[in-house]
Amino acid sequence: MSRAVLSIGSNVGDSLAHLRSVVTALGSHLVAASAVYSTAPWGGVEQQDFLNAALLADDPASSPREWLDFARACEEAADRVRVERWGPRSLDVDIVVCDDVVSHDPELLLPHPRAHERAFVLIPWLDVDPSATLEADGTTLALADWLSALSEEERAGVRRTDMTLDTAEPT
Ligand SMILES: Nc1ncnc2c1ncn2[C@@H]1O[C@H](COP(=O)(O)OP(=O)(O)OP(=O)(O)O)[C@@H](O)[C@H]1O
Ligand SMILES: Nc1nc2c(c(=O)[nH]1)N=C(CO)CN2
Repeated sequence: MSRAVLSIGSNVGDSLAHLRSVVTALGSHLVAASAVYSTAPWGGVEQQDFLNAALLADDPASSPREWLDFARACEEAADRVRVERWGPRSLDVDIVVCDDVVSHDPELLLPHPRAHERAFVLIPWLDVDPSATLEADGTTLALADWLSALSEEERAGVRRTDMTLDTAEPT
């Protein structure tokens, strides 16, 4: 079995449609989708707020590498252009974790090395897997504990919206 947590984000174009395109591409491999969050930009680049969400996906046939290929294909389908690190993008799909795989390959670092620093990853992830733990810098903590380690400002920058990733709903 290969179960992955995907963090998806967008702040260019029709962001909700970009996030929903990943749900559509996953099809029956989607196990759970978080709420959609409006999030203050993380990383120091001045830009528009993002929409972010997390997806739990399952595909017995997919290796971690294949999840990365899937992520890139989704980004390309959304016409993503890489301009600036941590800058604006139509669609970002990150593999946060894949089973218990640990990877030091720079092409695919697992768990994602910055997940524990990002309220926009941790809060949606809690929606789809409340009992998950995450290892970072040699420490394993529950997601809620990683979240408590972030500043109040970081947490408050992630606001739940009424939007849904349900592709049957109108946008
Ligand atoms: N767990 C991972 N999920 C997605 N991409 C990864 C992962 N680990 C390493 N990468 C690599 O990171 C590279 C840069 O990805 P990307 O342009 O999405 O970075 P970014 O979104 O600007 O920053 P960040 O990686 O901090 O989210 C990709 O080419 C990809 O191969
Ligand atoms: N709030 C938020 N900030 C970001 C995001 C994102 O998805 N959400 N993605 C980034 C690129 O890695 C950089 N900054």
